[in-house]
Amino acid sequence: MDFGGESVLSSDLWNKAQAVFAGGVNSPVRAAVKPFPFYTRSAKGAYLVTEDSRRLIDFVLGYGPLILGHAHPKVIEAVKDQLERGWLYGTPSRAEVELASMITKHVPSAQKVRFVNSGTEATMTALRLSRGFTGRSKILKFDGNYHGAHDYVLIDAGSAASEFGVPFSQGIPTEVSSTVLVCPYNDLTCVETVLKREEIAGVIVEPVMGNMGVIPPEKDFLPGLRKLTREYGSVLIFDEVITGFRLGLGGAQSYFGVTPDLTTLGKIIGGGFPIGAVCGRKEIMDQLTPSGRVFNAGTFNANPISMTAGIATIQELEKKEVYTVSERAARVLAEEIDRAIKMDHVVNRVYNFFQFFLGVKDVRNANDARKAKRDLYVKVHESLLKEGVFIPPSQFEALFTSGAHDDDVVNESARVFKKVLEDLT
Ligand SMILES: Cc1ncc(COP(=O)(O)O)c(C=O)c1O
Ligand SMILES: N[C@H](C=O)CCC(=O)O
Repeated sequence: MDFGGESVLSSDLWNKAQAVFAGGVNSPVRAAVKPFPFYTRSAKGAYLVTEDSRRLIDFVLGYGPLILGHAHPKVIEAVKDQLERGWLYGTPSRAEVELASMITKHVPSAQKVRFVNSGTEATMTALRLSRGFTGRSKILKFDGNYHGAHDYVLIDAGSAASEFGVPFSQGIPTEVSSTVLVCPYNDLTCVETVLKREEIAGVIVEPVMGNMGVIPPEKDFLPGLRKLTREYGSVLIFDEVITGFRLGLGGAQSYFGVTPDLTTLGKIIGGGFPIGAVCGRKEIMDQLTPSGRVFNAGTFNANPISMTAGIATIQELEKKEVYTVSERAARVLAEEIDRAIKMDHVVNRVYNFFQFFLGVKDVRNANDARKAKRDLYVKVHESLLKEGVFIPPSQFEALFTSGAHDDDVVNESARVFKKVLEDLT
């Protein structure tokens, strides 16, 4: 099928896509939009425009990176300028030093940084570092936390892995999966039992769980993890791929006042271009090649386009207005949603991201999230979409706001949320 320069509908693209991609998509959550995914032609600010010429208010924002909104003029300007000067050198560039300096300035745990190209690569590298540094081989993670798509973390994984019923992916050797232990989120008793019993190299955690919906850490959870990992000699890794530069410039570690040994970043620090980073304590980071013997490398590591977009994004964030606007939008909408739902429910919000759960009163771990009425959530998603509002198609994702979610966007969305939720719940 050749579409030439002619206009094409989402349905045509979907038909073709099913023949050329497994399940029709390149990342599974996109196929959760029913009856078939809409295809996006363009995006600006808080809006997406589909190939069917519909304008949608976007609360997905590329699954989190676009905290400035789509196609922000400062990012466009910076990337255009970089493109004119070439986009891949195979040498270090000034931009990587500038972006790393911004990260070390703002993120408390970040003494040194290694750029990679995705959150997946970042967590893979951080876990390898924790094993190399401690000389131990086992990892502790939390049920429902999602750390990307590599072998060591597709065990009780949230996000699309849970949405599509594969929290334990096939294809992972038992030699690997037997080295990964899992505790419920917010359960320090389980953590202490495991740390006492096993030699754990690294404990990896989403400081706010954003991949089973949104689940905040209870007051003692992150300080407790810090204390226990120190006591038992394990490396504490905060996976801040979502929360990094979203909960403020210092991410969740500043927001909650707990400093891990290593941090993984992604999403926002690339301004919407592919990126990941591991940062943390000097003596651990220095184990990476070429200074140490824990290997990491990448043709596209610290590529100038992602670096430049990241710098432009953080420069905007440093002005603070984006945080004020995105927090207000999330707060007002979370309150509106809370008022509009008539059945048992809970809305979990942390600063500028949130999710609602229907048919349950409290969600503090992945098991609670699994009890929510997911079928009804999907119906709400579909009705909102018909009315011009795009929220994640899966209960196990989060709604994000940006600096482009101003009062007009919020008022229009609030009207739609109220209508749909009062009708369906
Ligand atoms: C907390 C967390 N860690 C890691 C990842 C993996 O990042 P990426 O999709 O860039 O590989 C994601 C999202 O995908 C995430 O939400
Ligand atoms: N929840 C995932 C990352 O945060 C969503 C991204 C994806 O799976 O495509």
